[in-house]
Amino acid sequence: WHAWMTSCQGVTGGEGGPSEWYRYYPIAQGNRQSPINIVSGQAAFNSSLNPLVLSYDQCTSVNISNNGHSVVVEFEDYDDKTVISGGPLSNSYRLKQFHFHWGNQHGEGSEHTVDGKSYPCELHLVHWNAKAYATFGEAAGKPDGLAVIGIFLDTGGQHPGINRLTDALYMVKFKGTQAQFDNFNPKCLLPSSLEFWTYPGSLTTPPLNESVIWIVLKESIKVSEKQMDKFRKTLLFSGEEEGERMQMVNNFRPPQPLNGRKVQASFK
Ligand SMILES: NS(=O)(=O)c1cc(F)ccc1F
Ligand SMILES: [Zn+2]
Repeated sequence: WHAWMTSCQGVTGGEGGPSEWYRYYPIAQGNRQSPINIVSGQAAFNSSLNPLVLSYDQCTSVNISNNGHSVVVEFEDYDDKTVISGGPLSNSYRLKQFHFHWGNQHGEGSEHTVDGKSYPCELHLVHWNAKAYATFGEAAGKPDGLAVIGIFLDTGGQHPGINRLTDALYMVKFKGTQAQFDNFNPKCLLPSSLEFWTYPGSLTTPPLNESVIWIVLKESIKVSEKQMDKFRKTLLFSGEEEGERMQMVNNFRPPQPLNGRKVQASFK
């Protein structure tokens, strides 16, 4: 994340926002950028895709932080305690962190869209190919280096699993703050079905590396409007010392050109 990005980088089109990233990161106009609009009718069912397997039982979160662009929960990733495998992946990928993207009201917030529909929020579970590469940073520069699971959050009943997270947001209100946050297992944030779409893409924020195998779950999880409002009203783009307080909302990149990529579906 770079100082030149003003705190309103989350505002599409605003100075320093997604529409300007190409100036410093020409890859922003590359041919495998993310997110995308998923056209469900054009996704190709691939029966040879294996079921997605999340081995999150030894899961240990370590901290929660506000990096000025999202709220991030990090994990110990020095061994294969928390990995995913199967799906489109050729080996296991290790969980590094998860974070969210959301809007300031109901009709927007997710990065991926499905048949043009946006969700109020999208959760990203970020994993790296520790079988092939020595560090997350190295993997982030390789075409098969990262695997990110995207999960849509929609509004509905209260989600019991996310309460511990929304209750911790006050500790990381300001950019650059971090707090201890252990024993949170994101398995509680999964929908009942692990059916997914998958396609080759990129990081959705600078440096926008084209190193992500995207796995987007078809089924959303339901959280209450009150829980969504905790993200919108608690977190700030700005640091404690900054005069003006900018609410952290609309920290999503809009869909990017598909450029001939094929989206595969694990389901009919
Ligand atoms: N939104 S993302 O999952 O593509 C992402 C993950 C990272 F670890 C770093 C930057 C990113 F943009
Ligand atoms: Zn993300």
